[in-house]
Amino acid sequence: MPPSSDQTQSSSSESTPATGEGRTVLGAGDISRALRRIAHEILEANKGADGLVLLGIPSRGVPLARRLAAIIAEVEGSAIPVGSLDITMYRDDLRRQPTRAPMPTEIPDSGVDGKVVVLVDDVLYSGRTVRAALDALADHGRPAAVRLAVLVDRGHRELPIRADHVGKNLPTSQSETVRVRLADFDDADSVTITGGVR
Ligand SMILES: O=P(O)(O)OC[C@H]1O[C@H](OP(=O)(O)OP(=O)(O)O)[C@H](O)[C@@H]1O
Ligand SMILES: O=c1cc[nH]c(=O)[nH]1
Repeated sequence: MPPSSDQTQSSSSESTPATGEGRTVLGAGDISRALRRIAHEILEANKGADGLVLLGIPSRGVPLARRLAAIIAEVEGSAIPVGSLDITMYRDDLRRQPTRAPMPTEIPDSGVDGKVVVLVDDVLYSGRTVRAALDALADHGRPAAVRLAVLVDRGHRELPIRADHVGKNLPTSQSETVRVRLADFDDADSVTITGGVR
């Protein structure tokens, strides 16, 4: 995948000190601005919205994909197809993990054949979720291209996978946990880091 372009720097205007729920590294405003930038990057890379399909990876990739689609629609003046792609049955650690219930896959009526599919997720870490998503996607057709947009890239890749669009590169230690909260699921939008010593 091509290299990511400009990304939010690690110091944030909304950063707050550590709390019982961890250190806040992105607040609601930061997330909103990052998504707006990513939406513009997607449009620029695709030279417009033609042929774009956004697929969020459950859980939190789905509302992020919808938010990106809404921004793109606002900028371009027309709706773009958005859906979800569950990866549960495509994970390479299915036998090692507790059973997880599959979540909905909703492929827009336009399908993915010949489209530029942008996979959207909240966190990119080992890359195994994205690998599974590529397998899941192949069961639905053959896109012209597949891109990856993530809100946070926390490093520690185990596979040769790189995001095209990154909200924030967040250097972490492996003992830390990055938690993305979105108002769609949680009380509000935030990204926090808990645990570990860096
Ligand atoms: O790059 P990876 O190592 O695969 O990690 C990233 C994935 O981990 C989290 O999902 P999780 O499996 O915790 O499920 P969730 O989306 O329901 O939180 C996150 O939402 C990403 O999808
Ligand atoms: O810290 C992590 C690692 C994987 N996925 C997350 O959402 N957070």
